[in-house]
Amino acid sequence: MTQATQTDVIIIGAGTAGLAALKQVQKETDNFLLINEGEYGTTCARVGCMPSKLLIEAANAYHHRHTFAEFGIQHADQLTIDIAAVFERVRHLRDYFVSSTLSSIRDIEDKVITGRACLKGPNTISVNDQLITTKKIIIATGSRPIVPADWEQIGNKKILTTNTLFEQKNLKPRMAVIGLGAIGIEMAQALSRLGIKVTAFGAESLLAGLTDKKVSDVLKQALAEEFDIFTEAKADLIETETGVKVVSEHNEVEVDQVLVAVGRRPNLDGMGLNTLDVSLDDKGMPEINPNSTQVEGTAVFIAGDAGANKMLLHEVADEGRIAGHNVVSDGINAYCRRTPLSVVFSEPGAAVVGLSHAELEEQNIVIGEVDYADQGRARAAQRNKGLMRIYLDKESGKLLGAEMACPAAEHMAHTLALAISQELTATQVLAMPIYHPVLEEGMRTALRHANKQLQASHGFDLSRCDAFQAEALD
Ligand SMILES: Cc1cc2nc3c(=O)[nH]c(=O)nc-3n(C[C@H](O)[C@H](O)[C@H](O)COP(=O)(O)OP(=O)(O)OC[C@H]3O[C@@H](n4cnc5c(N)ncnc54)[C@H](O)[C@@H]3O)c2cc1C
Ligand SMILES: NC(=O)c1ccc[n+]([C@@H]2O[C@H](COP(=O)([O-])OP(=O)(O)OC[C@H]3O[C@@H](n4cnc5c(N)ncnc54)[C@H](O)[C@@H]3O)[C@@H](O)[C@H]2O)c1
Repeated sequence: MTQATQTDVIIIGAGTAGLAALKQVQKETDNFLLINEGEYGTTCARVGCMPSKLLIEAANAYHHRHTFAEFGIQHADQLTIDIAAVFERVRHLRDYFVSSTLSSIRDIEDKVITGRACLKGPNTISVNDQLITTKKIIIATGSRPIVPADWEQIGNKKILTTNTLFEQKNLKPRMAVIGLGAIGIEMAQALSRLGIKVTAFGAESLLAGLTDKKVSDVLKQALAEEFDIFTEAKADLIETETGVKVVSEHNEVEVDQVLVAVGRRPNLDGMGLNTLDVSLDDKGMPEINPNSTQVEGTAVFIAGDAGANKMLLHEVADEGRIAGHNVVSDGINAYCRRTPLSVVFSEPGAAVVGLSHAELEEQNIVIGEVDYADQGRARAAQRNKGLMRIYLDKESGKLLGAEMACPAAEHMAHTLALAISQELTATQVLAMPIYHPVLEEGMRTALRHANKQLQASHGFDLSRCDAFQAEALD
């Protein structure tokens, strides 16, 4: 171990959280170091949000040929897909997104260390046999896919995760997807739409992070039209000569490859958190203040997936900024977190905004809903599948939350997030113009349905003008 050097701030991890922190730190000091192990380019751009969305776009484009005949477009059955070319495009654009994340560290190469860092005490870290002391530390080391040890032994030709999926040159014809959270749902549908025979297993009854069973069931029904999907089916894997047998309590299937999407684990093992004078829970996690990202009472801040709060890009970036701001401030600042919002990019899309159904179960709410089966614009586009449920406070009529599995969920969830963050009532949201014919007309139906159930009357969307004034016409 070489002699300790001294710096003001060390950021461990050059992912989205670490780079967001870096931007804040750079505004105040040059006396920092950024340490990263392994590949640069962020999980989001390399193996996460971006390549997954690239695959989904290709899969959806090909899948929509099934709507062509009804539109009057002929010979859709003659279209074919070149999986190798699909993955080629995924990697090509992925590389472009990765390169754009590298620009932020290009100018600070003398402050970047490549290596695995770990804590050696409250203000000391070690990396590449070097000890560095520092005033403040940000741990932004991300997370990695969970793969049970006996599944891992089957080998990476048959067992894939999102770390390896996008590197495939081609895919085998039969694939199982294990886990029906965001990753499992997005990838199972995309792989199925690319022409792979997919069988998907989820241990729980609910899908895609939804907590409202009515909404989740509608999503399940829509997905079941495309591939085999088993819920309440905790799966185990047994290797066979030709592939892998997937076994759950009531189902069994043999496949060529398995995509494991059973969750992600924070990269905090071996990080040396036990050298801090704080208690750790049974998963080895310290208590992290979500508003400051500080490990209470220490000079250590944990941001992004590493903190296992919400593994969502906008939350991760916020945490990086909060941590970055705090390590260069005199005191510790606590910041409000944004209205919760999560979106799963399936068709129909799934979203939870504000408080979830599960969080509101005990509260005094009314629920307004709309079924998209008969919604005008959705029918025109052959996208008429889905359900939106909006939760209002029964007394005030304020929007508290919503869950949906419906067309354009990603957009409607944003509109509702704005309304919730502004503490608007359904009547106030209904005062905005809603064009015709648009998918938002469905959202309006759900809001009106909720309003009708309120104790106080909120019957009419239009506000009354003041007394008629002639100058208004001039
Ligand atoms: C397939 C997939 C799809 C996703 N899609 C979406 C989406 O559509 N929308 C959304 O909001 N979110 C999505 N996410 C989640 C989002 O990508 C992550 O929440 C986010 O990328 C995490 O960023 P981070 O900075 O915490 O970690 P990372 O970007 O993983 O950065 C951590 C860095 O720390 C390094 N590191 C680890 N240990 C050490 C160590 N000991 N010393 C030094 N360096 C270390 C790592 O190598 C890495 O470079 C998706 C995730 C996946 C996997
Ligand atoms: N669109 C998005 O925003 C997006 C997309 C992808 C990933 N992500 C983020 O990445 C994180 C990880 O996603 P994820 O889907 O891997 O994790 P997850 O924890 O959300 O879901 C994993 C699921 O696997 C199930 N499971 C565990 N063991 C099982 C078994 N043996 N058999 C069957 N099911 C089993 C669990 O019950 C759970 O429902 C999420 O927190 C999510 O926020 C977000």
